[in-house]
Amino acid sequence: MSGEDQGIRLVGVTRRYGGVAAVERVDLAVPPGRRLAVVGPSGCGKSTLLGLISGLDEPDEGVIDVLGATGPAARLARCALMPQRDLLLPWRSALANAAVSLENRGMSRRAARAAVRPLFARFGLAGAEDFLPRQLSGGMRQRVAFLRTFVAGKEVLLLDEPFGALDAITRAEAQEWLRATLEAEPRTVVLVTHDVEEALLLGHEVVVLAARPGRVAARVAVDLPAARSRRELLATAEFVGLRDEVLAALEQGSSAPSVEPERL
Ligand SMILES: Nc1ncnc2c1ncn2[C@@H]1O[C@H](COP(=O)(O)OP(=O)(O)OP(=O)(O)O)[C@@H](O)[C@H]1O
Repeated sequence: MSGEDQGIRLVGVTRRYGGVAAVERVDLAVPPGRRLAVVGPSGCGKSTLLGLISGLDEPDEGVIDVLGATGPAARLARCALMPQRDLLLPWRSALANAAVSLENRGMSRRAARAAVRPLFARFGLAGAEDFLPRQLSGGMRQRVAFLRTFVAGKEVLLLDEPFGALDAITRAEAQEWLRATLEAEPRTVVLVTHDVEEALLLGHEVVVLAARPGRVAARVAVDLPAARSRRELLATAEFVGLRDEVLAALEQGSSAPSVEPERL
């Protein structure tokens, strides 16, 4: 169970905190360049899963393989994690914040900023290079945080509710933009979200977790028609059908038995 061509694989992954399972016997697979969205009620273990994949945490049972790496340090080397809060450094400009991950990779401060600067326009941030985080809108802050994650040069992006703090309109714009960015330059992505529409718009597959312990309650493949706009897409019969399917799985998640782990 290893190899560069395998993307991310979790087999029988259990993580307990003080004897209580946060996630239990979870099997997941994300092929290279594909996007998996994970939805589930609060406390079902979504952030725990990202910590485990990233190598910041280790499972009590099971195997995690990230592009052929199973050890925690090697997994960490392949993953860029964008946490729930943007964690921008308040004393650094937007440009300097976005450049942090390049500096962490050993690039000089000057070279890192020069490398990131041309990306500001593409990330909808032209003109905001010298702003401090407190001078940025919520949507802009998330773009800077995503840019910082994106330029880390890692194949795997782990996004923990990247747009959770945004209002509905800003959030819709951010989703559209992220989708276009990842279509143009694909990465292997695991996205955690509470928002079913976001999961369907951004994921090639949606996994629904049931709570206590976090287990896979449903897997939904996302195959949507090409639509001219987001509004049109949301109104298609295919989208409405998939949304119903995910919402039903979420509702049943706390009462119905979980899907038995599959052999991957
Ligand atoms: N470091 C820890 N020590 C003890 N318990 C923990 C720790 N991290 C998570 N847990 C517990 O594990 C469970 C899953 O937590 P986790 O944060 O992964 O859920 P989540 O689905 O991401 O929640 P939310 O949607 O609210 O962010 C919770 O019951 C939580 O209290």
